[in-house]
Amino acid sequence: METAGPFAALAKRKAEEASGGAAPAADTQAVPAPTDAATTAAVRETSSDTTQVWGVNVNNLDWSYPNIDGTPIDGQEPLIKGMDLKLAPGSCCLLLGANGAGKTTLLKILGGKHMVPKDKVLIHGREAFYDTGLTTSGQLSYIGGNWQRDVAFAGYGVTLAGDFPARQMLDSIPNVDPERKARIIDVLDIDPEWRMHQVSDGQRRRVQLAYGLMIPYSVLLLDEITVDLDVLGRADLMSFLRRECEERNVTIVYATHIFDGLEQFATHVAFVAGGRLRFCEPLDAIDGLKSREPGSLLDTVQVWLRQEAEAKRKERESAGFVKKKVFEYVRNSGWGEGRMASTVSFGPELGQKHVGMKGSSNAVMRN
Ligand SMILES: Nc1ncnc2c1ncn2[C@@H]1O[C@H](COP(=O)(O)OP(=O)(O)OP(=O)(O)O)[C@@H](O)[C@H]1O
Repeated sequence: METAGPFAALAKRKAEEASGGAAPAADTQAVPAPTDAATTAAVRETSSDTTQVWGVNVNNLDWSYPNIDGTPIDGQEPLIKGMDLKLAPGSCCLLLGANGAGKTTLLKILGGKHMVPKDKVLIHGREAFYDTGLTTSGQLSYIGGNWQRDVAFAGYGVTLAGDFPARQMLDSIPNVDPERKARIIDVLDIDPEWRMHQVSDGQRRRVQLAYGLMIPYSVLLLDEITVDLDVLGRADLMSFLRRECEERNVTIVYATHIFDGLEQFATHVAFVAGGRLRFCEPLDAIDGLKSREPGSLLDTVQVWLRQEAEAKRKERESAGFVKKKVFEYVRNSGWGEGRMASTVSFGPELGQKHVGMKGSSNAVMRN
């Protein structure tokens, strides 16, 4: 068990408050270690009402990416470990953590894009993966990554482009409230006549966002969607989203590394490290953030990340673990995220030089 980390401070304060003891002085620069007890305490507080229908409800979830042939990897520790996350409708939660912490993976799980055991991930009480009506109705909306599509003979994940206007994309969504549509187009400052093969990255992002926001969802999952937006575009979008939480009781989970102006945006902060939820707390309960001063999020999260990195380094050192920088070139069998299909075949039988390799053209490096 780690001995230092961002969540223990919160847990300690809660424990002391609960026992009537004095709360420790606010000190965001000295963030102690995360512990399972800390995580559990944070969750227990928010989940005490069992009759509550949570906007987002993750119950003790363990999850891993499968092997390259789609099967579980023997003996591998789960990527997502003992995850409990409960957010009431109307919560606007920032999902924070280092690169590789598991934010995108968690968002995709919440978005029903990865299969999980039943009852482990519920959106408004409905199964995120099994209840496809959640996404087809638009009640659950996931916006993340670059806008891509799979094009036969061109490959997977081709940037969405084409000689058609943005209007055509937006008009293709059925049963849209015209007022909401006009408002979103206005907030995102979209010219409906933009040709989708001539737009800039930021303009394409705006159309992507408008597309994802058009149906009045009740849960919105956002994965670093403001990277390409200019400052004004980002600020307007953030106030639109905040109003969505306040006026329509929408639950938002937003993973980002860009913190400008988010102090006023969030109701909750969830911090993930190494696939574990270190805490999910109301922003107003976090020392260093409750002032909501501009820049406080960046300062505080930087401390958390440095302490996580340090704890990780110490853990590696104490385990005597030295990562070998040796790579072996392999080709996968065609399994790709969200699909089971072979692409173009490679292998000696086709005359390629990678003797002994068979399967698809989907080459990966493994160590
Ligand atoms: N398709 C995949 N197959 C196997 N492992 C994956 C896959 N996608 C991500 N991972 C691994 O899962 C871990 C978590 O990745 P994830 O993308 O969820 O992190 P993240 O917190 O979103 O990071 P970032 O801030 O860089 O976007 C990483 O160690 C990554 O290598």
